[in-house]
Amino acid sequence: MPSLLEAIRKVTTLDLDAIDVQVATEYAPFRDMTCNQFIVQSTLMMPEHAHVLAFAVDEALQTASEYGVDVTHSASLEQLVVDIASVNIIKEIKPKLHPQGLVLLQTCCSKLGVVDDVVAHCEQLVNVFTKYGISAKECCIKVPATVNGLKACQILAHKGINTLATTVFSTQQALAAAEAGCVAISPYLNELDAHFDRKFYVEYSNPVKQSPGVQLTHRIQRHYRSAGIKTQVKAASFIEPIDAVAMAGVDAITVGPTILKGLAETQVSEETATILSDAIAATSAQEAPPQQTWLAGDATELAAAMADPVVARLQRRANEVFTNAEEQLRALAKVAILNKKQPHLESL
Ligand SMILES: O=C(CO)[C@@H](O)[C@H](O)[C@H](O)[C@H](O)COP(=O)(O)O
Repeated sequence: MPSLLEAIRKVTTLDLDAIDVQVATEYAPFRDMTCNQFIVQSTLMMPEHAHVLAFAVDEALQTASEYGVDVTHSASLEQLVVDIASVNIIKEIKPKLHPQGLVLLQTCCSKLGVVDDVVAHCEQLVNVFTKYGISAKECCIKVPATVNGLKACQILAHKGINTLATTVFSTQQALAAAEAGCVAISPYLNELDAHFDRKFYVEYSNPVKQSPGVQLTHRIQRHYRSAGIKTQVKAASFIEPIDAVAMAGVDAITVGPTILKGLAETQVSEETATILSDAIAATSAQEAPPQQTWLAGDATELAAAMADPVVARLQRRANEVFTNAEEQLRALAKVAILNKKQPHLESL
């Protein structure tokens, strides 16, 4: 019997949801690498990356003007430090990916109130990538799939910047992302809180038949395939290996180290073989999407769809959680900046 990892790889592209060269090597091959602010933070805390924030502070102070960043505006400087540090840990992993693989980094939820602010930060991220040897073609910016986030993606697509619409909780967001020209989307199988509190995770005997997140992702995949939409589905937010099994047949899944280990160490059983074949059938059936535009006329159709109470709650919570994570990263940058300016205080 093959392992679950081998069985999934036959029908779905595997991406790495981690910035970890060792994991990338152990469970190779991967096409893309994804991350979010939590993954960046835990990677920066690893002893082998202890020097990265200090390096990023030096770089940010020397090159801020190239990005139009005012070094006297502390939040902007801290964010630039975070961006430079993120890119410099990510660039280590690029050679481990498929030659055409993308590296994906998430923009700030705190920018989502103003479309131009999202656009400006995504452009800053691409400029930082380019500065450290990763071209605009090789990177992709993850943008939360809010109304403003998707409007920003549309503008960025016209500027030749790759975007992935993340935290997708509805078909309308997925269709709007395709309209915006996103290269990919990440439907979230589980809500954000399930990653921190087990009581938010629901176990199903067959998620393909029972899980709303799994069924939503399958429906989006059917819509995309039936309508010939090029945007890729990159399913995310897995808590247990079974979540990945239920995604067999979607374009791609992004998987973190613990779930990769679980998938590699578990052989396909009678029960999981059923889930695998149900998932493949559910993703390959035809289901045309509604003939509708979502972003036209100031995206009023999308805004109305996202007012659905369940979608609105999941999206709001995702934005809160990622905003907190983003603030924690800037706080780390702030300490690194202070240490640089006042090294005599470092040992206190
Ligand atoms: O959205 C993507 C990929 O596009 C993922 O990186 C996504 O953020 C993650 O799968 C989930 O948020 C889970 O991340 P974590 O809690 O395991 O750090």
